[in-house]
Amino acid sequence: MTLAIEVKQMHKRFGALQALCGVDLEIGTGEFFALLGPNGAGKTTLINIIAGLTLASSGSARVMGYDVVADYREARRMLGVVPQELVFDPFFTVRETLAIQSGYYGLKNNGSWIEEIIHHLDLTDKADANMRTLSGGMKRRVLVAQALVHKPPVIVLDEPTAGVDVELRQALWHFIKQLNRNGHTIVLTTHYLEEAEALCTRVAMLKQGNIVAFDSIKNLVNSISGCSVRLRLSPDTLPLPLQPLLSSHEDGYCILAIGEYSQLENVMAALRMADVQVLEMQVLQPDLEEVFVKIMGHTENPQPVSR
Ligand SMILES: Nc1ncnc2c1ncn2[C@@H]1O[C@H](COP(=O)(O)OP(=O)(O)OP(=O)(O)O)[C@@H](O)[C@H]1O
Repeated sequence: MTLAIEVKQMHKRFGALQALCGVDLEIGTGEFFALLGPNGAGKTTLINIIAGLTLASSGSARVMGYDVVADYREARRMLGVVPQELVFDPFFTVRETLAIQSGYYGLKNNGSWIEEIIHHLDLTDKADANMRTLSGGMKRRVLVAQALVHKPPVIVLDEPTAGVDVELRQALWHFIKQLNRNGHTIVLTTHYLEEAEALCTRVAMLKQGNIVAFDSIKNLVNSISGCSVRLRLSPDTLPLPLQPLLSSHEDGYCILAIGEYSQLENVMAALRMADVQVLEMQVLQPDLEEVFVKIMGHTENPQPVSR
């Protein structure tokens, strides 16, 4: 089976800085995949190498089977990248910008697809406006549109929702989910982990140029055992038998690690026994954010995971 993206032993050095330290990555066609990591982990560097914008120090990358260096044109045609930074020619309108972008790929008569993208990204009212007159959020919509003009099978979005409003976020995800349902492979980098959790099936986490986690979100979340319960008590004193469960006590809330739901009954019984009243209670499920914090915190000297 052809992989959408295949990266092998990718190293990238910027002077003394090792930005990527032997990254291996395989993303199947049709996946909705998240590439996560803290600032400076190497996500954009990896994306730029895949897009043929940066040369790797060593290693190889393929998009839909095409090598990003040896088969540059084919690889580039298979890929649409929505970059993190807003860079535009301010003198063209939205529609002209998209027509010019189509021209780069040698596409003529691309008008109906351009109109469809404009419609889906809710750019109709701005289609004839000059790029320089658009707000930041609108410019981001055009960036997404530009990445899609040549209907690439693989779409990479580098923090597409950084600083955009809720409405655009929802419109964008609606459209991207539809593209994924139609068979496009989606690779997403984001710092909004709940967004990655809601949209993606598998995830790779990068830290200091190493992949430190690579699995389905389900498996990663399941690897964190048990849930917690957040309680506001009156009086604000945890009975002695419950002290071993206490994981934090801040701002008048106790957080207890309860492992399983069945433990809740014991917690309530102990509180009743001690005549402590529950003013508020919230059960906290482990989520991707918890996994992320745990993995990033536990890998001061990251060791690559095997895939
Ligand atoms: N052109 C460059 N020259 C020198 N160093 C660079 C260059 N591009 C990136 N770096 C460095 O490489 C490392 C990885 O940067 P990169 O932009 O890939 O991280 P990132 O994971 O995308 O971060 P963010 O979440 O902040 O976008 C950083 O330490 C960065 O400073």
